[in-house]
Amino acid sequence: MKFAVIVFPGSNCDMDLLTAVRDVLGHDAEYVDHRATSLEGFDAVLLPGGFSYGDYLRCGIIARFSNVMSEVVRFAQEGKLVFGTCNGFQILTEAGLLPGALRRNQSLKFISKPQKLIVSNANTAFTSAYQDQEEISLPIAHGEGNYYCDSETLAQLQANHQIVFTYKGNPNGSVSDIAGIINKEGNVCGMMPHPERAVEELLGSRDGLKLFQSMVAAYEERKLIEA
Ligand SMILES: NC(=O)CC[C@H](N)C(=O)O
Repeated sequence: MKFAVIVFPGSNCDMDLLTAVRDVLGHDAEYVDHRATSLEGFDAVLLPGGFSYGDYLRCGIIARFSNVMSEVVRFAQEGKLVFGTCNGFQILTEAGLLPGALRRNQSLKFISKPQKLIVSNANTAFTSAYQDQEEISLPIAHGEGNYYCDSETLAQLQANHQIVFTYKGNPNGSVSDIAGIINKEGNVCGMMPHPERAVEELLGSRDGLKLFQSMVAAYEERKLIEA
């Protein structure tokens, strides 16, 4: 399986993502520049955390207009796997690939700490290696992680089981403790916590590894079905 790690000006978790899927998980991965016009040959796309375009205007809003994002939208529409963490999640909501928006943390402060989460749906392409309702710990590091959506959208997210991770002890004011969601089709996922920073004991937690293992399992299952 070959992962694309998109690099925007100001990304700072691109290396963490590449290391997680290539060196720890043992799959192919390559950086793809934000000016790229093709995702040919890739099986999954990863959007990293960071401060794309210095977080000017609003986190993710400028990156959303990069050349490569038209390709990411097309890739997602083909049903292929797209995952965004932190700034990557913000870019996915700005691009309209995921519903809702990320606002300033309720405290108006940047928060960086290990955070307990609950896997609220383990029946997805991004969470199948977890147990349902499993408690995990992943680092968070954001200033705008306060997930917001209107009540109609929230009802849809709940009805379609699109809420995949929730906070245990809400750190930022997110609606319904939401830390991560998937789209209705189930192939695009975004979350504020950083699974790529929790893939080895040395990092303090290995709880993030199962997310990437789930993506590999989903990809292999799809390949089998298509064969
Ligand atoms: N670590 C990150 O990706 C941070 C995202 C964004 N710059 C924020 O502060 O909310």
